[in-house]
Amino acid sequence: MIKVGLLGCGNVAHVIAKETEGFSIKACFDLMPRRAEEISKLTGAGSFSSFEEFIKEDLDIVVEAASVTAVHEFAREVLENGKDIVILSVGALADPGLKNELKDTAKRTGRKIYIPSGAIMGLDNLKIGRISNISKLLLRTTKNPRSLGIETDKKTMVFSGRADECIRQFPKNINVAIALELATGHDVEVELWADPDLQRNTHEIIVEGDFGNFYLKIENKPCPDNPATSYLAALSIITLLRNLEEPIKIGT
Ligand SMILES: NC(=O)C1=CN([C@@H]2O[C@H](COP(=O)(O)OP(=O)(O)OC[C@H]3O[C@@H](n4cnc5c(N)ncnc54)[C@H](OP(=O)(O)O)[C@@H]3O)[C@@H](O)[C@H]2O)C=CC1
Ligand SMILES: O=C([O-])CC(=O)C(=O)O
Repeated sequence: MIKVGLLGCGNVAHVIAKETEGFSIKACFDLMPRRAEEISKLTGAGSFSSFEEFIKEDLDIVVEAASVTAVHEFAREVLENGKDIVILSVGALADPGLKNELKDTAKRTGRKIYIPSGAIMGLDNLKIGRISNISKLLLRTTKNPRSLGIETDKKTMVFSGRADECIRQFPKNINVAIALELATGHDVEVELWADPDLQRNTHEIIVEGDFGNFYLKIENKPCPDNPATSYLAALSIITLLRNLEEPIKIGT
């Protein structure tokens, strides 16, 4: 059975820890020891507040569900220590230097970097953007202002522009934009809206290209402990882990 390490023991990690059919959580690490201990109680995994100790454990794959900063700090070391990695805080890869460094390290060490679909759907077939022209790629994300850490009493556009600039300003809220860029190989135009009347994290994806047109709207239920994060993001990682050993691979 696949041996998993959890890097970051917050909201997503807690959802994963309750659904471990098909894999086994062996170690968990968080800067806050209490959070790692909670996961340890749920799963029997070893709990660590030192990354150096955590990464010495016998693990096949590390799931990063921590922060963009944590990817900068630890992702390369995960690969260097002979483990694959799932990166949920994919906004970190908006930095081309880090992206190339991780890609080179994975190639050299023979490890894999997995980017889950996270809080959106449709990422699989958008990879056709690498072989066929895409002329428009827009992500419109709308969240309750409390998810964005701002206050407003009316629907307000808080950002319009490039995905890499948006993730710099909202590192906990717009990772999906960078996942779209990595999948398609194209820049994403981002609109970020705050709407006090909205309780679900809503992502609209609008694509035009040689294949035709595509429009997707997803209305995600937020996780109970972190309204900025959609429950779907945690489900997406559980699905990825369960599918790793499946002989039939579904989706492009
Ligand atoms: N790609 C996608 O579609 C999505 C991506 N995300 C991203 O996934 C990540 C996890 O989300 P979620 O579980 O809700 O976040 P939480 O804030 O609930 O949990 C993250 C945990 O990781 C800890 N942490 C943060 N930085 C570090 C670090 N450098 N080293 C060790 N521990 C660290 C946090 O501690 P502390 O609180 O002290 O910082 C916290 O305990 C976030 O970055 C989020 O933005 C979320 C949803 C969708
Ligand atoms: O969970 C979501 O809806 C999206 C999110 O936070 C992100 O992309 O960072």
